[in-house]
Amino acid sequence: MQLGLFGGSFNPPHRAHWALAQAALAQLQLDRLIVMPAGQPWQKAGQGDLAPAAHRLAMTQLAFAGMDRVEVSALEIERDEPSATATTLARLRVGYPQAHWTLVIGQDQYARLSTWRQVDALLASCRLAVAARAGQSVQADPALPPHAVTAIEFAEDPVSASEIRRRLSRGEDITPLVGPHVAGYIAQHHLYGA
Ligand SMILES: Nc1ncnc2c1ncn2[C@@H]1O[C@H](COP(=O)(O)OP(=O)(O)OP(=O)(O)O)[C@@H](O)[C@H]1O
Ligand SMILES: O=C(O)c1ccc[n+]([C@@H]2O[C@H](COP(=O)([O-])O)[C@@H](O)[C@H]2O)c1
Repeated sequence: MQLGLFGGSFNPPHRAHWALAQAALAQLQLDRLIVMPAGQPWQKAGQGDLAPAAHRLAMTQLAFAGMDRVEVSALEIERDEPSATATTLARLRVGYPQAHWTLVIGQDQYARLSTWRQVDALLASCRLAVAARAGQSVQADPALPPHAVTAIEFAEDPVSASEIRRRLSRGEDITPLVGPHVAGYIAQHHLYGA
């Protein structure tokens, strides 16, 4: 079985997350893609505008609702600890001991992968699939040991969650960037100053 893991703060989830998941499913022969909202994204600690985990989980479920072969997991959100992908993958592997795993990430995270926790263990337990991100072509972090990597063909989209939060704080409509369901959720719960 081929399984994918796609993690993010999803603060909020947006159209590039959705497109990246679709591209990964189409190109990587995955039986299933597990979408994992980060419980405590430790590298973003102190950022200040991180919505509560329960809201990010709810928005992620709305964003990926109806996407075939996708499962949104609450595994990281249910643990009261800083989220580390190596630990998450080790826990997931217990449930799927025979599966081959692919970690799906954007170039901004690939460029700094050596800063992640237990990166050697992570690289030993999965292959990487990386999407270019607005102006950044797929290029390895030079500090990483040799590893298996596949480039995901992806129509670059400069959208980011931080830009969406900025727009919301200025009272702008973000529906085209997140879709009507997530936009409605943000408005209903007055997230990000909306
Ligand atoms: N526009 C994009 N193009 C390609 N990959 C993306 C894009 N936006 C996010 N990703 C990837 O999706 C994953 C989750 O991203 P995340 O939830 O941090 O969103 P973000 O838009 O990068 O957020 P922020 O702007 O708050 O840093 C990461 O691997 C990131 O590289
Ligand atoms: O494992 C780590 O140490 C680690 C460090 C930084 C980011 N990550 C993961 O990378 C994914 C994207 O993170 P972010 O901060 O760009 O939203 C998300 O699943 C994070 O948990 C993981």
